[in-house]
Amino acid sequence: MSASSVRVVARIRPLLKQEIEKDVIVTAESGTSDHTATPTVVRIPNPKHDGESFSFQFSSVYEQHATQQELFDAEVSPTVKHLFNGFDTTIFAYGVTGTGKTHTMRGGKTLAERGVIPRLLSNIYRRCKKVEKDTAGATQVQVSLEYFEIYCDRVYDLFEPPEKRTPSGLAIRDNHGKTVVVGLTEKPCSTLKEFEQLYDQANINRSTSATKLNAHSSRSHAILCVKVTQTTETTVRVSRASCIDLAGSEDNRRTDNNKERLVESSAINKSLFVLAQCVEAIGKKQTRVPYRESKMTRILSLGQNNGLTIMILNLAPVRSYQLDTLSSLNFANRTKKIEVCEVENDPVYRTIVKPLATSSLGGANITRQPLRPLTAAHNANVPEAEKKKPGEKPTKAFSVYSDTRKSTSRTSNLPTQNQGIRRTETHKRAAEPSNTLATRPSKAFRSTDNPTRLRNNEPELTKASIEALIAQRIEEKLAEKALQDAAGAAPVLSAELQKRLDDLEHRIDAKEEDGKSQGLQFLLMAKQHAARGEDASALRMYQLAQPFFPDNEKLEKKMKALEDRIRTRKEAEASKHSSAPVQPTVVSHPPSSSLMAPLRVEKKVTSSRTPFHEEPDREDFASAPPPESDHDESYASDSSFKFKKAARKPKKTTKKLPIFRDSAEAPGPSNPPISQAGSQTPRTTHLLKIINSKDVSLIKALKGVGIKKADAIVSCLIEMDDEEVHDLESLAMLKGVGGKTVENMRLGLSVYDF
Ligand SMILES: Nc1ncnc2c1ncn2[C@@H]1O[C@H](COP(=O)(O)OP(=O)(O)OP(=O)(O)O)[C@@H](O)[C@H]1O
Repeated sequence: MSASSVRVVARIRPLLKQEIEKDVIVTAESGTSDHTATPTVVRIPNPKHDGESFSFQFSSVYEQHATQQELFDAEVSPTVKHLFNGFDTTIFAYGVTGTGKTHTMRGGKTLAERGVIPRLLSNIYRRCKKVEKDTAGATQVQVSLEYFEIYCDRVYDLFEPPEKRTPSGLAIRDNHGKTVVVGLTEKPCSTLKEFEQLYDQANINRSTSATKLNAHSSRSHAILCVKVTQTTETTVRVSRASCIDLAGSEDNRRTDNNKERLVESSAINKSLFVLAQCVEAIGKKQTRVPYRESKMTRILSLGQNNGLTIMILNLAPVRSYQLDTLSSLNFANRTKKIEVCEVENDPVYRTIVKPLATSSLGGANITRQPLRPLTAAHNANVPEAEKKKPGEKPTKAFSVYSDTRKSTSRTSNLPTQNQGIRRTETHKRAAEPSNTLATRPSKAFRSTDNPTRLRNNEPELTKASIEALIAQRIEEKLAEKALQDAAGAAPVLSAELQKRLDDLEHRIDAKEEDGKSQGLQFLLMAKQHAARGEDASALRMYQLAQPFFPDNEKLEKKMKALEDRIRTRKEAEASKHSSAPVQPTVVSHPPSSSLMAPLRVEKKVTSSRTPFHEEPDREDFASAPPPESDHDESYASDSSFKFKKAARKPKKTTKKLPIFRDSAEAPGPSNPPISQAGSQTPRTTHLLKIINSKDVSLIKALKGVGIKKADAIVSCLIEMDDEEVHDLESLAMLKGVGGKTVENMRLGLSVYDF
């Protein structure tokens, strides 16, 4: 076993057609006085002071003209040997949307344009043949594939057509320290041709589903797992190469998103945020790394898995990406400090081999090593005395994966990365430095004596641009805050509480209590909200959990305590702000899905309890529900959602059904109000058809519906096991919709539309 950090390489993509005239601000440098040496430094101007620049040191930097082959030969090809020696490898592309992740991983159709994945497979098949030939057939090698995507924290098998998917996705589980996806299709695949067919088909599955949901493709993480099984007469050795095309981080600044949109996109990016948090936690040597908080981080298991990890940081060279590029660079800079334990997957003796029922990214028969933030390893600031002495042997395999600056050219005789992982001499990207400097990006004044350095492209900071930058910073902070809320990372939980939460999560994962697993999910969420002090949300989750645990006194007590606390707080607030009494309405019998907006349905109140309003806790949810007036209680009458009936007769005055009448169609015997079952107007039918299409682009085009609302609606529908919305009342009950929105949607439809 040896240890290495994550190897991080940066790739700057070329300018796209529409960017030819744009201001190029990201450049690569050798990082040494020898300007001809292979670049290892990315330089970018400081957005606040354009005269200054930041530089970031990586293992390698690939410039705009770098080819797919160069990148593959230098970075990925050497790992194939490693894979056949029983080690797992993980290669992932990280970057903002549009920076070239898919191009790098998947690539184009021509030979030259093929990306890392097809090239890797091609190499693997070549090596299979070699191994079989070298052993005169005594070792047989089988290759099989699993391919899945994580969309909205759900795992979907890409070898399954979208229509066969369960909306809730596949479960993931911890199995003896490995993260496994349960129920994935494993496709044996013995030739490159077969691979191409399978891979292309699976990518269609991915994009088909993405088209349906629009804009989701760039938000799903695609993971291809190549399992290599080497079988001899007595042993079986399994190792895996995992290739991950991460979703692009949202580009909030460049899209002029408003704050609401920022909050929403922040929630969408939760997994990337959790990834950043994990990286941060590992870097800070925290005992708790929140990798369990998103499926992507669980599967990626940075710092948890055993194997070689390569991160390709994709960057766009132009100014319009500047802030995103900086944040990607900062993320990558932290990632390279993560230390990974290299554990060889031991061969298993054939007599005890059992067929694997699950997939694993961790490799067979290995256990996770404890987290080890990089300390005195190659990436850290090693005291002079500890640095390599002359004549000392090169560091062991993988310690070569350092991201440190060296003062000499990469072609020097110093021990190199490539030697460490037994790269051949012919690799284009050679030596990695072995001495270290601080790993923080260095802030330097932009050299003025370098005539090639984009002098003409440096715009002056105007008052307007400074203001824009400030606004961007505020938005960034807001997004950060929202992400923190969404990821629930802020509070420090006690070890005991954390353990209980983890236990609960385990029980859910393992589906130990089949029918109760949904209830347990609600309980878990309730506890998480409660731990963060979000009482209203915690109460709502407990209420959702209650039907699964009838007559559970402990649960009732918890709810009562929360109700009391919320009521007291509200009373205190009410008396502070006005003399008006608190309205006597109590929430009860929550909707069957937490995605439904809170309903104002009343409940019988025991004399000991003072009723209270349930209000959405704005801190708790990325998208705040609409105002109360948008949720008329009459909507609760819809039978397509499993609400319990209100104990009290609905107030006649609160019925607002006429708002759903088409203005062009006066109600009458031939055109009854749309609220009557089975008598929908063409307008309503058309509206519902659009909604049930789950096509974000169509829904977004409805009057009063932005991308945020459209996304929320589609997410709701997916969450509800693809249940259709049969009438306007049901539509109005979806989280974030409400009566007024429904009215707007309908009235915005022209007669020509249907
Ligand atoms: N190295 C490159 N050479 C040529 N074209 C490139 C390169 N990198 C990216 N591109 C082009 O840039 C565009 C965006 O690339 P790509 O779709 O791979 O980005 P992405 O990061 O995967 O985006 P998303 O996160 O939205 O999926 C594409 O048109 C792609 O062909």
